[in-house]
Order: sequence, then C-alpha cells, then structure tokens
Amino acid sequence: MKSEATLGRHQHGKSRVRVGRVWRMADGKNVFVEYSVNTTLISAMEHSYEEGSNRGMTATDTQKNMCYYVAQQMKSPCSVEEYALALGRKFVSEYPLVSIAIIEVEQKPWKRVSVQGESHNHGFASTGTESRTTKVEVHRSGEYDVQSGFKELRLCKTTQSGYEGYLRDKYTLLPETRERLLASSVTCTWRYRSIAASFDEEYEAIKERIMETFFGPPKTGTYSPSVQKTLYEMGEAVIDNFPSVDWVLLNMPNLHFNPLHPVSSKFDNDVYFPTSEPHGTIEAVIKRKQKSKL
Ligand SMILES: O=c1[nH]c(=O)c2[nH]c(=O)[nH]c2[nH]1
Repeated sequence: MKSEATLGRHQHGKSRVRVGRVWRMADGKNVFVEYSVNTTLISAMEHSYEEGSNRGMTATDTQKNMCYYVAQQMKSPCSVEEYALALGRKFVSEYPLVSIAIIEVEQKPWKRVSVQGESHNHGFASTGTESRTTKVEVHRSGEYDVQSGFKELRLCKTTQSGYEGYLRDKYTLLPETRERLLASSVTCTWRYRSIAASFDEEYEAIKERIMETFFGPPKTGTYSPSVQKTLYEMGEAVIDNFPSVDWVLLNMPNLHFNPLHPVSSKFDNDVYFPTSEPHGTIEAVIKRKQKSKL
C-alpha cells in the first residue's frame, strides 16, 4: 500500500549540556561561568527519517562535545551571547548539511563575592534567584538573531499595589483593594536589533531598568493598579531607553500572598498566607511601534 505519510519539520539537538568555564587572568583574578546549553540543528537529514541512513548526521553526542570545545576556544571571558553565537557559527561552518543552528543557554547566577569589603579573586556565590538566558539562531547565510533575558527573577513589593474595577458577577468573590502585596517571578526575553557593543553591560542596564520600574522611587514607590499595567510600564521602559531592543516579552505570574485573618484578631495588612498554586499568569509582548516581528 502506498503511504499517505510525508516528513514535516524536523530537527535534532542536545538538551541541558552543563558547562563550567574558568578563565584565569594574569592579575590573579579568575572569571567563572556555569551554563546549561541546548543545541538544535536544522539540517538536511530527511534520509535519516525516511530511509534510516545517518549519512552526514552530526550526532547529538558530537553536539554536546562541541559545547565544551567552543567553551575552551573562547580564550578570554565572554558574554553568554558571544559564546552562543560562536557555537552556532561553528555548527554551520563545520557541517555542510546544517542550515540553521539554534543555541539556547541558561547562565546560572554565580556572582563574585566580597570578603572584608574586597572583591575576591576566585570566590563566587550563587545569591540571586534568576538565571540569565540567551537564544541565538545562526544561519548558514551568516544571518543571525539574538534574544536575551532572564528567568525567574523574584520580586516583591509590600505596598503600592491594588486591584479594582474588574468585572463583577455572581462568580466573583475577590474583594477590591488599593492595598496589597505584589510578588512575581519575572521571566523576560528581549530581541536585539543588532550585536550590542557589550552584551554584559546591556543586560545589567536593562535588568536594572526593569526592576526600577517595578518598584518605583525608593521612598514612595509607584502605585500599581494591576500586574498588567506594571508589566507594560516595565516593557515600555526598556523600549524607550534601549534603542538596541526590538521587543520585550514579559511573563509575570502573580504570586498571591493572601490576607490572613488570625484567630480572634483582624487582618491589619500584616500577616499573609504565601501561595504558589494557583497563581495568576500574565504575559505580554511590548514592542517598538514599527519593525517588530511579533
Ligand atoms: O493584577 C492583577 N491582575 C489580574 O488579572 C488579577 N486577577 C486577580 O484575581 N487578581 C489580579 N491581579
């Protein structure tokens, strides 16, 4: 019987390749990063699916080895984006059947420590909650796309947040409030329009601007009428202050801290019941007025 089936989109890669890299500098300082890398190759491998022939295939085990090889080839400290671009370029230049390499890297939050007020030569601590992320796509033609961001940056403000004016019907139980605690675990991705002069500096500046917008000025804060409005302002701040960025995707779960009514006393905006499930899920793309692909 003649088959009705035909091969559709296909790719193969390696997930969660864990890489640690230390650069030992002449002045005695060590630079340390830890990555978790996903590689995906789009390649002319139809024959492997259709005929069972692995001719010309870059084995996923080889892809894993390449993650380590390229890490070693980065002879001086580099940004996670530079590493990902170098790895993507290596795949398309080395293997003729590969047309696109997609490299995703999560950089763990190791930070250099200070001891007795002095930055340590070789001491690091994992203090933050968030990892830094990048996803690059490198085409054989030389075209590339770089998206960067962070994952699970936990933020909380204990006042200057409320939620009012939403649809009320017989299913609505939630009381309106102008005083609540707002907490989220922010995951953010932005697309670079071009290669940044320093991806590291751009990353730190964008993250700082996002946090400043979430919190507002130190003494007064900024009132948040909803996660949605605050999310929009965070994305808007990135678009308006970073010409290098095309669009920003923000994912902001609303991690509820519910008012607790202790036995025989009244809730006084003081004791909360933190919950992780269920949580609100709020996500939007904030884009530049023209030129965006999303
Ligand atoms: O900021 C909020 N946005 C919502 O969409 C929502 N829904 C809800 O129950 N609480 C909140 N809070």
